Amino acid sequence: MDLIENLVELDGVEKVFDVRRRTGLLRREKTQVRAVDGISFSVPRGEMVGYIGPNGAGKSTTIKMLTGILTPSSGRVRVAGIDPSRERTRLARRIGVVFGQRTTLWWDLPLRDSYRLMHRMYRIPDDRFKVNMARCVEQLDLGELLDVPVRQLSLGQRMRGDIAAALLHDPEVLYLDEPTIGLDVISKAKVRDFLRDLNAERGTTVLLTTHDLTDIEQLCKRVMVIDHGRLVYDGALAGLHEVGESERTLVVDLERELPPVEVAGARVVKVEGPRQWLAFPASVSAAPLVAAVAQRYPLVDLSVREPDIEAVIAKMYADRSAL
Ligand SMILES: Nc1ncnc2c1ncn2[C@@H]1O[C@H](COP(=O)(O)OP(=O)(O)OP(=O)(O)O)[C@@H](O)[C@H]1O
Repeated sequence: MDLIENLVELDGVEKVFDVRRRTGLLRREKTQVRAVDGISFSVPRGEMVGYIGPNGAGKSTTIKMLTGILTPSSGRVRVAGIDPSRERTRLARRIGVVFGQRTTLWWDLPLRDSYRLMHRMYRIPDDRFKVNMARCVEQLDLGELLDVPVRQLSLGQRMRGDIAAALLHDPEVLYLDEPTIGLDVISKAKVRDFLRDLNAERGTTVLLTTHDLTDIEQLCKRVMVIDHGRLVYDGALAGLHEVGESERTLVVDLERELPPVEVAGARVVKVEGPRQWLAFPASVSAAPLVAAVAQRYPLVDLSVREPDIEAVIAKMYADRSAL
């Protein structure tokens, strides 16, 4: 039994790319892009962590260093105790990778044949292969798809096929890069349920990159936010609201159309007939505000809306770039 507690460890990791930019008809200038700029974090065995950030933040570069595709410019990376860029093949047996935008399956082959090839490539023991295949086929609903060439599968079907392919060799760590991108609501729910069960039953450690914050809300207690190559947040999803200084909304239905409500601690952000939307800081209680509105206005109904996590993150980014 392996006793390594942190399955994924990064310490002061940087990745700098040399790029040549065209600056004139014949002139090119050499510049550097600091895609990852001194990142440190660790993920204990069995955790499911969200790794999010805006486009170009450095998420894919991080994942590529964790798989050994890219070598860090400086710093230290360890996955299951292995230095990924030095021992990429040995590491490949212990990790699974799913890139939502790319498939690891053979385009012209039926799913079943892709899985057979992986069985051989990873030298998966026959009994493990059988058990894992049966489990994936059942839980990811692949039964009817096994004999269909990959090119004929829908995006959602292909994604389920890819997730199965990444798990046939019992990886301890699974990296998922946009696993629900472009999927319909039902396929998304299937993928999320499967990942939740995988983590609960097998204790598979999962690092999840996504633009769909519902993925994070439903699957990850911990979330890391990367921006301009730096880790700007690492903690509970709920805590992001505080960092982003987000607002909640009190929606009030008045008896009739009235000018914007005036109460201390809130401001009207929208009016539609007798309905008004009042924004107030998420960190304060709604009760005094509700009392103040009820006392001074003819109130019919009200509700409080929680901040949209997407808006919180957008605000966080905006605040940072204003610094
Ligand atoms: N091979 C490369 N050569 C030069 N620059 C690169 C290379 N790969 C990535 N970059 C740059 O590094 C930065 C981080 O890119 P990365 O793909 O890691 O971001 P990301 O967070 O995954 O973005 P997205 O959400 O759009 O996939 C970007 O500025 C990108 O242009």
